[in-house]
Amino acid sequence: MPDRHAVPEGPTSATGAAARDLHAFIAGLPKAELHVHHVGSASPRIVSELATRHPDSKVPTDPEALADYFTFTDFAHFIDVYLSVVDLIRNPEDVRLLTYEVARDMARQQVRYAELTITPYSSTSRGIDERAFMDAIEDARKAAEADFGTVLRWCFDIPGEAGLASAEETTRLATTDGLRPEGLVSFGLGGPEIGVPRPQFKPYFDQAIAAGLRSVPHAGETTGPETVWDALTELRAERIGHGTSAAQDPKLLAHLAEQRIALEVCPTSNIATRAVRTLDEHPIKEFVRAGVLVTINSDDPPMFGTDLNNEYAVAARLLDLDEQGLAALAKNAVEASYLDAAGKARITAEIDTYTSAWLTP
Ligand SMILES: Nc1ncnc2c1ncn2[C@@H]1O[C@H](CCC(=O)c2cccc(C(=O)O)c2)[C@@H](O)[C@H]1O
Ligand SMILES: [Zn+2]
Repeated sequence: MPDRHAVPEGPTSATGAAARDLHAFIAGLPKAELHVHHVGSASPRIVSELATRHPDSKVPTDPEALADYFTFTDFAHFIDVYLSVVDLIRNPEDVRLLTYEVARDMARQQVRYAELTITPYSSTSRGIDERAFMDAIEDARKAAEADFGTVLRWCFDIPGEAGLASAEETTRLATTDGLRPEGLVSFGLGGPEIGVPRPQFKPYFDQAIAAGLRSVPHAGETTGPETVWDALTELRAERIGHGTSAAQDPKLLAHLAEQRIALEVCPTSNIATRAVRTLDEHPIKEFVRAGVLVTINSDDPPMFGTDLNNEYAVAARLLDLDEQGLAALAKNAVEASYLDAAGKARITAEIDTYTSAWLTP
């Protein structure tokens, strides 16, 4: 499907036929995804439908024109475009449509389980009623599980650049009994890192953790390893969104490996936002070499011209993986997920059964 950042043939690529086989293997491989944004998952089909509903928006309705619109000069430009798509989500019906259709696109890629990062502040601050918002995502979650078999869970994230009022509001929405949605499992922090120090969010993470949520902030995407340390020590992160710059700090890598703190690696995203120059310079190899639990994710797939299957193909090329290696990556995501033990065992068994059947002559 995607071609803007499609995996290029590298020096370690197998022959064309073998590479095609690996793509077919990936397409059928049962997968879990831990780092993917709600609004950032809106495909051209979904964006076009929302833009047609709201014709005063500057977002193109033509799916072809969206490829250009989704080409970014830097991280700040990406956030501007991202917020213009946020502006298309204006009522609970838009929220439900987006959520259900994103699950449909996931199911087509054999995604069995996804933790979707939602920024509720962006919707409630634009006037969507908070209860109607929660009902819309929960209704879509249940319908998607029944109709597509994809299990969704939520991570509510603070949009860091929007300030402490947004942190306060996100924490309230995530921890208030009767409001907090059943599918909510974790608490995050997104947006730009430059000029948005992580420690200021400590009280909000403390409150969310006390309410039983897991801490999964973005860190080290656009700033250095000290931001990852801040996420660990101040926000008590249990997984790190991106963590790209951790590769610059061997002590940090050793700590992540020892504590089994997973990195949510999103290779194509890092190129699209210019956090990393080229795929060949991506530090994923250093993470694996250091023994860090690496998971593969798509972040904002249509905006970055990718999807989860393409990210697995990128990982296969960068790490020189065969089918067993890809299955191990898929199992890493299950292990690092906040699915219950029975759910983890079910998807892991499905990955094993699929892989042995594929490899049996
Ligand atoms: N790769 C990424 N890395 C980091 N974040 C990413 C990535 N992809 C998507 N996001 C999302 O972008 C949001 C940012 C939104 C934001 O900063 C903002 C600022 C001012 C006002 C408002 C508003 O809504 O009024 C919002 C984050 O919360 C996060 O969920
Ligand atoms: Zn992200």
